Amino acid sequence: MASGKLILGLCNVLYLISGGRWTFVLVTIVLSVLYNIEKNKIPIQTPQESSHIYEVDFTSTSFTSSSYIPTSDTTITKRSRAKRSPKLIKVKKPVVDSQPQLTRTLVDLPKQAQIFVFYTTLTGSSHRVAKSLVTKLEGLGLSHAPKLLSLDDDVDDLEEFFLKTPQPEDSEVKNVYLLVLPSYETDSPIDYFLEHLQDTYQDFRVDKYPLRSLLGFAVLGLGDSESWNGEKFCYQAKLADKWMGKLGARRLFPVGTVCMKHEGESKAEEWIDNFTQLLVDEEPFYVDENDSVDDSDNEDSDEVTDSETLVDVEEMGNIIRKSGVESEAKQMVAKDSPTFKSLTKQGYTIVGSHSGVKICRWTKSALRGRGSCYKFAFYGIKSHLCMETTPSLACSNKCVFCWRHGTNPVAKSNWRWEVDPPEKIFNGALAGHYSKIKQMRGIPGIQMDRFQEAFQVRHCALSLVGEPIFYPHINEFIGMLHGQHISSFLVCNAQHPDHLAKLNKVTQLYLSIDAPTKTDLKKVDRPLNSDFWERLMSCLDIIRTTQAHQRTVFRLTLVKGFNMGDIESYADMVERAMPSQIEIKGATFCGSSNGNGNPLTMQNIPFYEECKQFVIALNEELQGRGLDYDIAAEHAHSCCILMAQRKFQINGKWHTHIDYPKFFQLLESGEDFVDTDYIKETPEWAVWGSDGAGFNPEDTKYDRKAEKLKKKIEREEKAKLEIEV
Ligand SMILES: Cc1cc2nc3c(=O)[nH]c(=O)nc-3n(C[C@H](O)[C@H](O)[C@H](O)COP(=O)(O)O)c2cc1C
Ligand code: SF4
Repeated sequence: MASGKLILGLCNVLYLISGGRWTFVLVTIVLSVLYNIEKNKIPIQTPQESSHIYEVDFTSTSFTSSSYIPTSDTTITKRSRAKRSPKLIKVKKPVVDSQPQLTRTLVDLPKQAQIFVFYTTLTGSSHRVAKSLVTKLEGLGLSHAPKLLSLDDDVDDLEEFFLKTPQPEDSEVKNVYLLVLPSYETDSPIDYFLEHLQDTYQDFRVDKYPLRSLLGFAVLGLGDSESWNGEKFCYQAKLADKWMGKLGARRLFPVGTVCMKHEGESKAEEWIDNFTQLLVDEEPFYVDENDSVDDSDNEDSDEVTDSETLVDVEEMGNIIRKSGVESEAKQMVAKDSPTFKSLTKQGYTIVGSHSGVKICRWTKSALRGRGSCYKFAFYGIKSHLCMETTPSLACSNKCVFCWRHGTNPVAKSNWRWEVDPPEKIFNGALAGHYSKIKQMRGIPGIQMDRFQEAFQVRHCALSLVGEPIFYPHINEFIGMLHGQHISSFLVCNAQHPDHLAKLNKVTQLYLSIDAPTKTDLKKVDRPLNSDFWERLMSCLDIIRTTQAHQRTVFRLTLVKGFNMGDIESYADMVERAMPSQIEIKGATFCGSSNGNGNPLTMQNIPFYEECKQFVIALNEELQGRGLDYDIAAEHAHSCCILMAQRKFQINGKWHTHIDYPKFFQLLESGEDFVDTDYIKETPEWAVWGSDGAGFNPEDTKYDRKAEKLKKKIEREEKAKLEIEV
């Protein structure tokens, strides 16, 4: 009787605490246990007696129940998180009652190894050491020549090497990875690489030990033990070594740590000599097929993959903020970092730790009365009133036409740096911009009235470098611009649909469309996200739906040999998103391919005539599909042409210019409004096919370059005729 009441009471308690979810199962278990106790079928164990819970190695891939013995050393730990969370049963590593049967494989390394030497560098020493390693390996007469690859420039998708691994044609051949890595306390591309290894390890969707297929790996770290001694010395090489091991790769050689300040390259050579000796050593080299998983430290052994413990990403952000971990994040561009030096050398003013501002050449040109950029012709923006800035110097692409390879901070989709408040960026950007304007007062030809006007910025081009939409407080920042009646042109790379969907009203919203197909986009943008195409497609849909109220623009940057074919696929994208306008611009040449990872040469820069032909073909394709677009304006000097929906043509006149006061009036009214609610007529000289080809006649008289431009157009007309003949 007493036990019957006890059973009922327990059932009630269980029902209440479980919310009914597991009631059926639990009640059944409790009932049967209590029943069996009553019947004395199961003895209740005292702590001294041995437990029937078995030790289980959750990481083992060769689990056989017979090889495990019971243990009494099992502890049950309650998790401290509030809410319902599963109990964690901590167990010791398995005690195996017999020696494991290891498969030992004799490997002829010189014949069977395909060696990849990966490196990343900011100031060049890792590249030098990696080259020297390759030279040494080449001298060994290996059957397969070693391959030298920069993780930043040659490896577009880390997953291809550090998740899938390349498949050699000969099945006897296996890959060996050698990594030459410097360490940087400041943010650098190595962080991104390490993050990838760690993410892969923690990604429950992929094989936990994907690098098991490698024959082996070794890491050589370069650092500076004088300034970064102790744990910080070569810490990123050590981390790479750790994560490679955890991903299942076999360590062929201990991680090398070389102080480049004191020991220099001779110590690196010593490591290289020792390592290469191993490859040609007469001693047989054994690979233990079963001994591939590095669980040398147990900091990750508390992994719980139960879905109840998974935390929503946003919630995670809150947890991190609350726990203060965010303050431990690195600065994106710290003052002592090579990226900071590189950017400031090129005229950027770094604002806070992740934003930048720069005076563009058109602002200088306009101050001297020598003409504004194409945005004056298309939208009425005076270049001397325009500030070019970005609140995020980091990006999730490595576009071929970007000059910053090697030093640019990168991240896939999560912001992993310290965050500056929007006021700091806003005030800092204006201060930086005005300071640069002031410095121009002595330049011959500066017009006094324009110089004075320039201290009242009216437009902000959020497009400098990096990805502005990535900044977590982008909406607040835009609000500050609008508060001062500064219009906002925001360019995003179509890789962050979540951020795009949440974006507030801007004056003009751009989506970079860098290629028409998945394969081409991969070649041109070299995106970090493997689902880059799906991201782009989502962005197109957002432009058509959630952000349809915005004045939207597709920006196409044409690069010969990369993205100038397949007009139909471009038209598919236009049809999917139906942007208000389409800007087509020939790429500009920004440096040689030497050193900065930019593979473009002058051969890839299209002539204006080629851009025109592209636009005419696209226009025909769109109109052929019944889409209401036409060619509206041009700016030959910038090699730029504007297409627009025909709703911007009123009484036969194009209205691609923006009525800025009207925009702010509508914004402040709080009412809903759309792209055509704040338009103005396009001036005659900017309209497609006009004599000026987008050059303001008022500026022409000051502009020596107008003559050059005229000649350029004449030359191209001549070239066109020759092509046609
Ligand atoms: C801003 C900065 C931060 C650095 N941080 C570290 C560090 O945390 N640990 C370390 O061992 N070396 C550090 N170093 C030293 C570099 O790792 C070392 O100079 C290395 O040789 C650079 O390689 P690289 O020329 O291939 O970029 C740092 C150097 C700089 C300039
Ligand atoms: S829109 Fe761009 S190119 Fe034109 S003035 Fe502004 S920053 Fe310079």
